[in-house]
Amino acid sequence: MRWCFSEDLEVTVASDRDSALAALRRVEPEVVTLDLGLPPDPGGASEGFSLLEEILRLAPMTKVIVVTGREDKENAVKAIGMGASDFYQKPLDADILTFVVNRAFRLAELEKENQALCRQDNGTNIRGIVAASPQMLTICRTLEKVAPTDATTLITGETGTGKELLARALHELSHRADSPFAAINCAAIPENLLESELFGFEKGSFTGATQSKKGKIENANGGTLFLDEIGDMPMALQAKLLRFLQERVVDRVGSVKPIPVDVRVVCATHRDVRKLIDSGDFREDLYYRISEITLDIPAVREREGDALVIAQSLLKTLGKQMDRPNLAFSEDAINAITSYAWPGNVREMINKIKRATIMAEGKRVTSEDLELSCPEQSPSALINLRQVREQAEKKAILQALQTSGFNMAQASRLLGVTRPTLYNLTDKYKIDTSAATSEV
Ligand SMILES: Nc1ncnc2c1ncn2[C@@H]1O[C@H](COP(=O)(O)OP(=O)(O)OP(=O)(O)O)[C@@H](O)[C@H]1O
Repeated sequence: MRWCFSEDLEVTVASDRDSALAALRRVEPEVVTLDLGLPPDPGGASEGFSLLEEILRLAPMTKVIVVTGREDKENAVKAIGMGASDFYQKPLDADILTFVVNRAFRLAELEKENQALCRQDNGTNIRGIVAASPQMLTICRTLEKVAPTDATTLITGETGTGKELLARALHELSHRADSPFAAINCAAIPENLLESELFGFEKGSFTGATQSKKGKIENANGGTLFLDEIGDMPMALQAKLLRFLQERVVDRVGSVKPIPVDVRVVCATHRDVRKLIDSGDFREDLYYRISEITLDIPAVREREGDALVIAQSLLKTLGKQMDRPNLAFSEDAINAITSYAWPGNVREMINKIKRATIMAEGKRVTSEDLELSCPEQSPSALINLRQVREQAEKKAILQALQTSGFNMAQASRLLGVTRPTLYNLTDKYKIDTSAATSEV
Protein backbone atom coordinates (compact mmCIF):
# COMPACT_ATOMS: atom_id res chain seq x y z
CA MET A 1 0.00 0.00 0.00
CA ARG A 2 2.83 2.34 0.86
CA TRP A 3 4.36 1.67 -2.56
CA CYS A 4 1.03 2.15 -4.29
CA PHE A 5 0.54 5.72 -2.95
CA SER A 6 4.00 7.00 -2.25
CA GLU A 7 4.40 9.24 -5.29
CA ASP A 8 1.81 11.88 -4.60
CA LEU A 9 0.55 11.22 -1.10
CA GLU A 10 2.23 11.43 2.25
CA VAL A 11 1.80 7.97 3.78
CA THR A 12 2.13 7.04 7.45
CA VAL A 13 2.03 3.37 8.38
CA ALA A 14 0.83 1.97 11.71
CA SER A 15 0.66 -1.70 12.57
CA ASP A 16 -1.57 -1.72 15.63
CA ARG A 17 -4.17 0.33 17.43
CA ASP A 18 -1.85 2.35 19.69
CA SER A 19 0.53 3.35 16.94
CA ALA A 20 -2.43 4.16 14.68
CA LEU A 21 -3.92 6.49 17.29
CA ALA A 22 -0.54 8.12 17.90
CA ALA A 23 -0.20 8.71 14.14
CA LEU A 24 -3.76 10.04 13.95
CA ARG A 25 -2.98 12.66 16.59
CA ARG A 26 0.37 13.56 15.05
CA VAL A 27 -0.47 13.66 11.33
CA GLU A 28 -4.25 14.33 11.38
CA PRO A 29 -4.74 12.44 8.11
CA GLU A 30 -7.73 13.23 5.94
CA VAL A 31 -8.00 9.62 4.79
CA VAL A 32 -7.26 6.40 6.67
CA THR A 33 -7.26 2.89 5.23
CA LEU A 34 -7.99 0.48 8.05
CA ASP A 35 -7.56 -3.29 7.94
CA LEU A 36 -10.09 -4.74 10.35
CA GLY A 37 -7.83 -7.71 11.17
CA LEU A 38 -5.49 -6.12 13.71
CA PRO A 39 -3.35 -7.68 16.46
CA PRO A 40 -4.12 -9.11 18.98
CA ASP A 41 -7.12 -10.36 16.91
CA PRO A 42 -5.73 -10.59 13.36
CA GLY A 43 -8.21 -13.32 12.38
CA GLY A 44 -11.29 -11.43 13.67
CA ALA A 45 -12.49 -7.84 13.41
CA SER A 46 -13.02 -6.76 17.03
CA GLU A 47 -9.83 -4.72 17.34
CA GLY A 48 -10.44 -3.11 13.93
CA PHE A 49 -13.96 -2.07 14.91
CA SER A 50 -12.90 -0.52 18.19
CA LEU A 51 -10.14 1.40 16.42
CA LEU A 52 -12.66 2.59 13.81
CA GLU A 53 -14.91 3.82 16.57
CA GLU A 54 -12.08 5.64 18.29
CA ILE A 55 -10.81 7.31 15.10
CA LEU A 56 -14.29 8.64 14.33
CA ARG A 57 -14.72 9.84 17.89
CA LEU A 58 -11.39 11.68 17.91
CA ALA A 59 -11.53 13.00 14.35
CA PRO A 60 -15.07 12.70 12.97
CA MET A 61 -14.16 14.32 9.63
CA THR A 62 -11.60 11.61 8.80
CA LYS A 63 -12.61 9.44 5.87
CA VAL A 64 -11.96 5.85 6.92
CA ILE A 65 -11.80 3.19 4.20
CA VAL A 66 -12.13 -0.23 5.76
CA VAL A 67 -10.09 -2.99 4.16
CA THR A 68 -11.72 -6.40 4.46
CA GLY A 69 -11.24 -9.94 3.19
CA ARG A 70 -12.94 -11.00 -0.03
CA GLU A 71 -15.75 -12.88 1.73
CA ASP A 72 -16.18 -10.36 4.50
CA LYS A 73 -19.23 -8.46 3.26
CA GLU A 74 -20.96 -8.51 6.63
CA ASN A 75 -18.14 -6.67 8.40
CA ALA A 76 -17.84 -4.18 5.54
CA VAL A 77 -21.54 -3.31 5.89
CA LYS A 78 -21.21 -3.04 9.67
CA ALA A 79 -18.22 -0.70 9.30
CA ILE A 80 -20.14 1.58 6.93
CA GLY A 81 -23.00 1.59 9.44
CA MET A 82 -20.54 2.72 12.13
CA GLY A 83 -19.43 5.68 10.01
CA ALA A 84 -16.65 4.40 7.72
CA SER A 85 -16.90 6.28 4.44
CA ASP A 86 -16.12 3.34 2.14
CA PHE A 87 -14.72 -0.19 2.04
CA TYR A 88 -12.22 -2.03 -0.08
CA GLN A 89 -12.04 -5.79 -0.48
CA LYS A 90 -8.74 -7.61 -0.72
CA PRO A 91 -6.79 -8.73 -2.68
CA LEU A 92 -5.11 -5.47 -3.39
CA ASP A 93 -5.47 -3.84 -6.81
CA ALA A 94 -3.42 -0.63 -6.93
CA ASP A 95 -5.64 1.12 -9.50
CA ILE A 96 -8.90 0.45 -7.70
CA LEU A 97 -7.47 1.32 -4.31
CA THR A 98 -6.05 4.59 -5.68
CA PHE A 99 -9.46 5.39 -7.13
CA VAL A 100 -11.22 4.68 -3.80
CA VAL A 101 -8.69 6.73 -1.85
CA ASN A 102 -8.84 9.68 -4.26
CA ARG A 103 -12.60 9.67 -3.98
CA ALA A 104 -12.29 9.84 -0.18
CA PHE A 105 -9.93 12.82 -0.47
CA ARG A 106 -12.39 14.57 -2.76
CA LEU A 107 -15.19 13.91 -0.28
CA ALA A 108 -13.09 15.31 2.58
CA GLU A 109 -12.32 18.40 0.51
CA LEU A 110 -15.98 18.96 -0.37
CA GLU A 111 -17.01 18.61 3.27
CA LYS A 112 -14.41 21.17 4.30
CA GLU A 113 -15.57 23.58 1.60
CA ASN A 114 -19.14 23.07 2.66
CA GLN A 115 -18.32 23.77 6.30
CA ALA A 116 -16.44 26.92 5.34
CA LEU A 117 -19.38 28.08 3.22
CA CYS A 118 -21.85 27.43 6.02
CA ARG A 119 -19.71 29.46 8.40
CA GLN A 120 -19.33 32.25 5.89
CA ASP A 121 -23.03 32.18 5.10
CA ASN A 122 -24.06 33.42 8.43
CA GLY A 123 -21.37 35.47 10.09
CA THR A 124 -23.34 35.51 13.34
CA ASN A 125 -24.62 33.00 15.84
CA ILE A 126 -28.10 34.41 15.58
CA ARG A 127 -30.54 32.21 13.74
CA GLY A 128 -31.85 33.59 10.46
CA ILE A 129 -29.56 36.61 10.36
CA VAL A 130 -26.97 36.70 7.61
CA ALA A 131 -24.32 39.33 8.14
CA ALA A 132 -20.70 39.94 7.37
CA SER A 133 -20.36 43.70 7.72
CA PRO A 134 -18.66 45.11 10.82
CA GLN A 135 -21.77 47.26 11.45
CA MET A 136 -24.15 44.29 11.61
CA LEU A 137 -21.72 42.08 13.50
CA THR A 138 -21.47 44.79 16.19
CA ILE A 139 -25.26 44.95 16.37
CA CYS A 140 -25.44 41.17 16.69
CA ARG A 141 -22.90 41.20 19.52
CA THR A 142 -24.87 43.93 21.33
CA LEU A 143 -28.05 41.95 20.78
CA GLU A 144 -26.50 38.83 22.32
CA LYS A 145 -25.55 40.88 25.40
CA VAL A 146 -28.92 42.61 25.72
CA ALA A 147 -31.10 39.54 25.07
CA PRO A 148 -30.75 37.88 28.49
CA THR A 149 -31.74 41.12 30.28
CA ASP A 150 -35.26 42.51 30.57
CA ALA A 151 -34.25 45.92 29.18
CA THR A 152 -36.94 47.55 27.04
CA THR A 153 -35.38 47.79 23.60
CA LEU A 154 -36.11 50.07 20.67
CA ILE A 155 -35.06 48.87 17.23
CA THR A 156 -34.92 51.54 14.54
CA GLY A 157 -34.10 51.28 10.85
CA GLU A 158 -35.55 51.59 7.37
CA THR A 159 -38.23 49.22 6.19
CA GLY A 160 -37.01 45.68 5.48
CA THR A 161 -33.74 45.98 7.41
CA GLY A 162 -34.65 43.08 9.69
CA LYS A 163 -36.13 44.82 12.74
CA GLU A 164 -38.70 42.10 13.38
CA LEU A 165 -36.10 39.40 12.80
CA LEU A 166 -33.88 40.98 15.46
CA ALA A 167 -36.82 41.39 17.85
CA ARG A 168 -37.51 37.65 17.54
CA ALA A 169 -33.81 36.94 18.09
CA LEU A 170 -33.92 39.01 21.30
CA HIS A 171 -36.77 36.78 22.45
CA GLU A 172 -35.16 33.50 21.36
CA LEU A 173 -31.89 34.29 23.11
CA SER A 174 -33.59 35.30 26.36
CA HIS A 175 -34.77 33.26 29.33
CA ARG A 176 -38.29 33.92 28.01
CA ALA A 177 -37.71 31.87 24.87
CA ASP A 178 -40.16 29.12 25.89
CA SER A 179 -42.93 31.63 26.62
CA PRO A 180 -44.99 33.51 24.00
CA PHE A 181 -43.68 36.14 21.57
CA ALA A 182 -46.67 38.38 20.85
CA ALA A 183 -46.34 40.87 18.01
CA ILE A 184 -48.65 43.70 17.09
CA ASN A 185 -48.30 46.23 14.30
CA CYS A 186 -49.49 49.56 15.69
CA ALA A 187 -49.78 51.07 12.19
CA ALA A 188 -51.94 48.30 10.76
CA ILE A 189 -54.80 48.36 13.27
CA PRO A 190 -57.43 51.15 13.31
CA GLU A 191 -57.08 53.43 16.30
CA ASN A 192 -60.41 52.45 17.87
CA LEU A 193 -59.48 48.73 17.84
CA LEU A 194 -55.86 49.05 18.88
CA GLU A 195 -56.66 49.70 22.54
CA SER A 196 -58.77 46.56 22.96
CA GLU A 197 -56.27 44.52 20.89
CA LEU A 198 -53.46 45.57 23.21
CA PHE A 199 -55.18 45.73 26.58
CA GLY A 200 -58.18 43.39 26.14
CA PHE A 201 -61.74 44.15 27.17
CA GLU A 202 -64.45 43.11 29.60
CA LYS A 203 -67.80 41.66 28.59
CA GLY A 204 -70.32 44.41 27.85
CA SER A 205 -67.73 47.19 27.74
CA PHE A 206 -68.85 48.13 24.20
CA THR A 207 -71.44 46.99 21.68
CA GLY A 208 -70.41 43.54 20.44
CA ALA A 209 -68.27 42.71 23.47
CA THR A 210 -70.26 39.59 24.25
CA GLN A 211 -67.49 38.10 26.35
CA SER A 212 -64.26 39.23 28.00
CA LYS A 213 -61.03 38.89 26.02
CA LYS A 214 -57.37 39.12 26.92
CA GLY A 215 -55.26 41.62 24.96
CA LYS A 216 -51.86 41.05 23.35
CA ILE A 217 -50.04 42.29 26.44
CA GLU A 218 -51.70 39.71 28.69
CA ASN A 219 -51.22 37.03 26.04
CA ALA A 220 -47.51 37.70 26.11
CA ASN A 221 -47.32 37.11 29.88
CA GLY A 222 -43.98 35.53 30.75
CA GLY A 223 -42.66 36.25 27.27
CA THR A 224 -41.94 39.16 24.94
CA LEU A 225 -44.30 41.81 23.57
CA PHE A 226 -43.21 43.24 20.21
CA LEU A 227 -44.75 46.60 19.32
CA ASP A 228 -43.97 47.16 15.65
CA GLU A 229 -44.28 50.67 14.18
CA ILE A 230 -44.49 52.20 17.63
CA GLY A 231 -43.99 55.63 16.00
CA ASP A 232 -47.53 55.32 14.60
CA MET A 233 -49.17 54.74 17.98
CA PRO A 234 -51.99 57.27 18.59
CA MET A 235 -51.30 59.85 21.29
CA ALA A 236 -54.20 58.71 23.50
CA LEU A 237 -52.83 55.17 23.63
CA GLN A 238 -49.29 56.36 24.25
CA ALA A 239 -50.39 57.56 27.70
CA LYS A 240 -51.95 54.16 28.49
CA LEU A 241 -48.86 52.33 27.26
CA LEU A 242 -46.66 54.55 29.40
CA ARG A 243 -48.72 53.66 32.45
CA PHE A 244 -48.32 49.98 31.65
CA LEU A 245 -44.54 50.35 31.28
CA GLN A 246 -44.31 52.18 34.61
CA GLU A 247 -46.71 50.08 36.66
CA ARG A 248 -46.55 46.75 34.79
CA VAL A 249 -50.30 46.29 35.08
CA VAL A 250 -52.96 46.37 32.34
CA ASP A 251 -56.42 47.85 32.57
CA ARG A 252 -58.74 46.00 30.23
CA VAL A 253 -61.24 48.23 28.43
CA GLY A 254 -64.31 48.46 30.68
CA SER A 255 -62.53 47.18 33.80
CA VAL A 256 -61.29 48.90 36.91
CA LYS A 257 -59.27 45.95 38.18
CA PRO A 258 -55.60 46.21 37.09
CA ILE A 259 -54.01 42.90 36.07
CA PRO A 260 -50.27 42.45 36.69
CA VAL A 261 -48.34 41.24 33.63
CA ASP A 262 -44.70 40.24 33.33
CA VAL A 263 -43.45 40.93 29.81
CA ARG A 264 -40.29 42.17 28.17
CA VAL A 265 -41.14 44.93 25.69
CA VAL A 266 -39.37 45.36 22.36
CA CYS A 267 -40.45 48.17 20.02
CA ALA A 268 -39.53 48.98 16.44
CA THR A 269 -40.07 51.84 14.05
CA HIS A 270 -38.84 53.03 10.67
CA ARG A 271 -39.65 56.62 11.65
CA ASP A 272 -37.36 59.20 13.21
CA VAL A 273 -38.76 59.31 16.75
CA ARG A 274 -36.83 62.49 17.60
CA LYS A 275 -38.64 64.31 14.79
CA LEU A 276 -41.97 62.89 15.98
CA ILE A 277 -41.26 64.26 19.45
CA ASP A 278 -40.40 67.69 17.98
CA SER A 279 -43.62 67.75 15.99
CA GLY A 280 -45.63 66.75 19.07
CA ASP A 281 -46.62 63.33 17.71
CA PHE A 282 -44.72 61.22 20.21
CA ARG A 283 -44.40 61.57 23.98
CA GLU A 284 -40.86 62.22 25.08
CA ASP A 285 -41.39 60.42 28.40
CA LEU A 286 -42.60 57.32 26.51
CA TYR A 287 -39.55 57.51 24.26
CA TYR A 288 -37.23 57.34 27.26
CA ARG A 289 -39.20 54.38 28.65
CA ILE A 290 -39.02 52.33 25.46
CA SER A 291 -35.43 53.10 24.61
CA GLU A 292 -33.50 51.75 27.57
CA ILE A 293 -31.42 50.14 24.82
CA THR A 294 -31.54 51.29 21.19
CA LEU A 295 -30.44 49.20 18.23
CA ASP A 296 -30.12 51.31 15.11
CA ILE A 297 -30.05 48.98 12.11
CA PRO A 298 -28.20 50.40 9.11
CA ALA A 299 -29.68 50.14 5.62
CA VAL A 300 -28.20 47.39 3.45
CA ARG A 301 -26.41 49.96 1.25
CA GLU A 302 -24.56 51.24 4.34
CA ARG A 303 -23.28 47.78 5.34
CA GLU A 304 -19.94 46.90 3.83
CA GLY A 305 -20.19 43.65 1.91
CA ASP A 306 -23.57 42.54 3.27
CA ALA A 307 -25.60 42.95 0.07
CA LEU A 308 -23.74 40.21 -1.74
CA VAL A 309 -23.48 37.87 1.26
CA ILE A 310 -27.22 38.15 1.93
CA ALA A 311 -28.04 37.78 -1.78
CA GLN A 312 -25.91 34.63 -2.05
CA SER A 313 -27.58 33.14 1.00
CA LEU A 314 -31.07 34.01 -0.30
CA LEU A 315 -30.27 32.50 -3.70
CA LYS A 316 -29.22 29.29 -1.98
CA THR A 317 -32.31 29.08 0.23
CA LEU A 318 -34.83 30.18 -2.38
CA GLY A 319 -33.13 28.02 -5.04
CA LYS A 320 -33.57 24.98 -2.79
CA GLN A 321 -37.18 25.87 -2.01
CA MET A 322 -38.01 26.37 -5.68
CA ASP A 323 -36.22 23.26 -6.85
CA ARG A 324 -33.37 25.12 -8.59
CA PRO A 325 -30.52 24.40 -6.16
CA ASN A 326 -27.55 25.01 -8.48
CA LEU A 327 -28.13 28.61 -9.49
CA ALA A 328 -25.29 31.13 -9.21
CA PHE A 329 -24.98 34.85 -9.96
CA SER A 330 -23.29 35.96 -13.16
CA GLU A 331 -20.60 38.63 -12.95
CA ASP A 332 -22.96 41.39 -14.09
CA ALA A 333 -25.51 40.32 -11.46
CA ILE A 334 -22.84 40.57 -8.77
CA ASN A 335 -21.87 44.07 -9.93
CA ALA A 336 -25.51 45.10 -9.99
CA ILE A 337 -26.21 43.70 -6.51
CA THR A 338 -23.24 45.47 -4.95
CA SER A 339 -23.97 48.84 -6.52
CA TYR A 340 -27.78 49.01 -6.28
CA ALA A 341 -29.09 51.11 -3.35
CA TRP A 342 -31.71 48.57 -2.15
CA PRO A 343 -34.26 51.10 -0.84
CA GLY A 344 -36.50 48.23 0.32
CA ASN A 345 -33.51 46.50 1.95
CA VAL A 346 -33.62 42.73 2.54
CA ARG A 347 -37.33 42.47 1.79
CA GLU A 348 -36.71 43.92 -1.68
CA MET A 349 -33.81 41.49 -2.12
CA ILE A 350 -36.07 38.55 -1.31
CA ASN A 351 -38.58 39.67 -3.95
CA LYS A 352 -35.98 40.27 -6.64
CA ILE A 353 -34.15 37.01 -6.02
CA LYS A 354 -37.39 35.04 -5.94
CA ARG A 355 -38.25 36.50 -9.33
CA ALA A 356 -34.77 35.78 -10.68
CA THR A 357 -34.92 32.18 -9.45
CA ILE A 358 -38.01 31.72 -11.60
CA MET A 359 -36.75 33.67 -14.62
CA ALA A 360 -33.13 32.47 -14.86
CA GLU A 361 -32.34 30.41 -17.92
CA GLY A 362 -29.61 27.82 -17.34
CA LYS A 363 -27.52 27.98 -14.20
CA ARG A 364 -26.68 31.69 -14.16
CA VAL A 365 -28.80 34.46 -12.69
CA THR A 366 -28.16 37.68 -14.63
CA SER A 367 -28.78 41.30 -13.66
CA GLU A 368 -31.68 41.23 -16.10
CA ASP A 369 -33.30 38.32 -14.21
CA LEU A 370 -33.01 40.49 -11.10
CA GLU A 371 -34.46 43.47 -12.96
CA LEU A 372 -31.38 45.48 -12.06
CA SER A 373 -29.39 47.38 -14.62
CA CYS A 374 -25.71 46.53 -14.63
CA PRO A 375 -23.79 49.64 -13.64
CA GLU A 376 -20.41 50.61 -14.92
CA GLN A 377 -18.11 50.81 -11.96
CA SER A 378 -16.66 54.23 -11.39
CA PRO A 379 -12.89 54.12 -10.98
CA SER A 380 -13.20 55.29 -7.36
CA ALA A 381 -15.15 52.09 -6.52
CA LEU A 382 -12.23 49.94 -7.68
CA ILE A 383 -9.64 48.98 -5.14
CA ASN A 384 -6.41 49.23 -7.10
CA LEU A 385 -4.75 50.15 -10.34
CA ARG A 386 -4.95 46.58 -11.61
CA GLN A 387 -8.75 46.61 -11.33
CA VAL A 388 -8.98 49.99 -13.09
CA ARG A 389 -6.72 48.72 -15.88
CA GLU A 390 -8.65 45.49 -16.24
CA GLN A 391 -11.98 47.23 -16.46
CA ALA A 392 -10.70 49.64 -19.10
CA GLU A 393 -9.15 46.74 -21.04
CA LYS A 394 -12.36 44.73 -20.98
CA LYS A 395 -14.39 47.72 -22.14
CA ALA A 396 -12.00 48.41 -25.04
CA ILE A 397 -12.11 44.77 -26.15
CA LEU A 398 -15.91 44.69 -26.07
CA GLN A 399 -16.06 47.90 -28.08
CA ALA A 400 -13.59 46.60 -30.69
CA LEU A 401 -15.55 43.36 -31.00
CA GLN A 402 -18.81 45.20 -31.47
CA THR A 403 -17.33 47.65 -33.98
CA SER A 404 -15.87 44.81 -36.02
CA GLY A 405 -19.05 42.73 -35.87
CA PHE A 406 -17.18 40.13 -33.78
CA ASN A 407 -14.48 39.65 -36.40
CA MET A 408 -11.47 38.62 -34.32
CA ALA A 409 -8.87 39.56 -36.96
CA GLN A 410 -10.31 43.02 -37.43
CA ALA A 411 -10.80 43.54 -33.68
CA SER A 412 -7.20 42.56 -32.96
CA ARG A 413 -6.00 45.08 -35.59
CA LEU A 414 -8.16 47.79 -34.02
CA LEU A 415 -6.66 47.01 -30.63
CA GLY A 416 -3.10 46.66 -31.95
CA VAL A 417 -2.60 43.13 -30.59
CA THR A 418 -2.17 39.75 -32.26
CA ARG A 419 -5.10 37.42 -32.64
CA PRO A 420 -3.77 34.87 -30.09
CA THR A 421 -3.38 37.73 -27.61
CA LEU A 422 -6.96 38.78 -28.23
CA TYR A 423 -8.15 35.19 -27.69
CA ASN A 424 -6.20 35.07 -24.42
CA LEU A 425 -7.81 38.32 -23.33
CA THR A 426 -11.35 37.24 -24.20
CA ASP A 427 -10.71 34.07 -22.18
CA LYS A 428 -9.35 36.08 -19.28
CA TYR A 429 -12.38 38.38 -19.18
CA LYS A 430 -14.81 35.57 -19.95
CA ILE A 431 -16.12 37.43 -23.02
CA ASP A 432 -18.38 35.22 -25.05
CA THR A 433 -16.81 34.82 -28.50
CA SER A 434 -19.16 32.13 -29.80
CA ALA A 435 -20.49 34.64 -32.36
CA ALA A 436 -17.01 35.62 -33.49
CA THR A 437 -15.55 35.01 -36.95
CA SER A 438 -11.87 34.89 -37.74
CA GLU A 439 -11.87 36.02 -41.40
CA VAL A 440 -8.83 38.15 -42.12
N1 LIG B 1 -29.68 40.02 7.90
C1 LIG B 1 -30.65 39.28 7.37
N2 LIG B 1 -30.39 38.03 6.96
C2 LIG B 1 -31.35 37.27 6.42
N3 LIG B 1 -32.62 37.64 6.26
C3 LIG B 1 -32.96 38.88 6.66
C4 LIG B 1 -31.99 39.76 7.23
N4 LIG B 1 -32.60 40.91 7.53
C5 LIG B 1 -33.88 40.77 7.16
N5 LIG B 1 -34.12 39.55 6.64
C6 LIG B 1 -35.40 39.06 6.09
O1 LIG B 1 -35.99 40.15 5.40
C7 LIG B 1 -37.38 40.19 5.59
C8 LIG B 1 -37.77 41.53 6.20
O2 LIG B 1 -37.27 41.59 7.53
P1 LIG B 1 -38.13 42.20 8.74
O3 LIG B 1 -39.59 41.94 8.55
O4 LIG B 1 -37.50 41.74 10.02
O5 LIG B 1 -37.82 43.74 8.47
P2 LIG B 1 -38.41 45.00 9.22
O6 LIG B 1 -37.27 45.94 9.39
O7 LIG B 1 -39.16 44.59 10.43
O8 LIG B 1 -39.39 45.58 8.12
P3 LIG B 1 -40.63 46.60 8.32
O9 LIG B 1 -40.07 47.87 8.91
O10 LIG B 1 -41.10 46.81 6.91
O11 LIG B 1 -41.61 45.91 9.18
C9 LIG B 1 -37.73 39.01 6.48
O12 LIG B 1 -38.14 37.94 5.66
C10 LIG B 1 -36.42 38.69 7.17
O13 LIG B 1 -36.35 37.33 7.51
